[in-house]
Amino acid sequence: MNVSFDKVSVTLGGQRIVNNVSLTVPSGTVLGLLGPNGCGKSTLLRTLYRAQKPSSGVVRVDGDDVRSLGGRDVARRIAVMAQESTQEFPITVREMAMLGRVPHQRGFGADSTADHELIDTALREVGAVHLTERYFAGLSGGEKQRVLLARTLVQQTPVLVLDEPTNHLDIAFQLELMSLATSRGLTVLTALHDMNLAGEYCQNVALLQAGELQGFGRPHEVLEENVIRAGFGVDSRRLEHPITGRPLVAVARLDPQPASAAQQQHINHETKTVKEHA
Ligand SMILES: Nc1ncnc2c1ncn2[C@@H]1O[C@H](COP(=O)(O)OP(=O)(O)OP(=O)(O)O)[C@@H](O)[C@H]1O
Repeated sequence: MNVSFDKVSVTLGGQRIVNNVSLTVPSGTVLGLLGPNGCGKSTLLRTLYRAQKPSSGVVRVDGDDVRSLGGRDVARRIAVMAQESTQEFPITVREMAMLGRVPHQRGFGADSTADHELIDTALREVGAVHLTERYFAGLSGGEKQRVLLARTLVQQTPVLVLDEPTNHLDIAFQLELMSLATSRGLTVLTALHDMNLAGEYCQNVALLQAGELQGFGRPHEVLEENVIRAGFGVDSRRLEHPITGRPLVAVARLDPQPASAAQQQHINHETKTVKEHA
């Protein structure tokens, strides 16, 4: 199911937060949304799942304007793992995961055996089966992230929105989560801060800056040193990952002084060495 943003703008508190963004995420592909803090990534994603109304422009899922869809229809098409969960009700992990099944249940429909089997499978996949009977509110940040991912998976939607999904996660589970989320043939839109995760798992990346789209395309096309310098104010070198061959961005604080000839020679030597080992 493809997703498109057509000239989408959002104004909040008199400020233009998202400015005239147009892009398409083809069905079954993964889009990484990159950009500095406060550049509008979450706000743009929120327009997709109808948590934020665009001031102008249209967001479409499978060609339908999301504003024209009913709540249940949106929830059957789009599952969301948002940045913060302030769920403090005393509900267990199983109950939290079961919320993902609500869009598929009728009225006050009881949870079916099939629902429970889906939840058991998802909790096992995200490595949270041992937490099933614990209260959600008492989990660590990383444990909560795992359960929230399980909830989005059991929702069984063709579109997945992940807003900085790797927050709190240890390095192994960051990779595991990205693999779990991106290997199912779903259309995935994910806000990320880690350019290397984006390079590894996303077919396309979009770079936002102050609400405007500064770049959109394949990771190796967008993650250029000059683009990263303009977007984040950091210096970087683009390498090739020695194991996966995907683009690898090595960043350094922008040096106010241009590198001396000796430093530049050292940088060139290091870059060459890494490439030779690739
Ligand atoms: N209701 C609001 N009124 C005014 N400004 C808002 C409102 N909601 C968000 N903003 C501002 O909009 C800007 C974009 O916020 P958003 O959460 O979309 O950024 P982001 O790129 O996801 O940031 P981060 O990487 O820090 O999560 C921020 O400056 C934020 O303070």
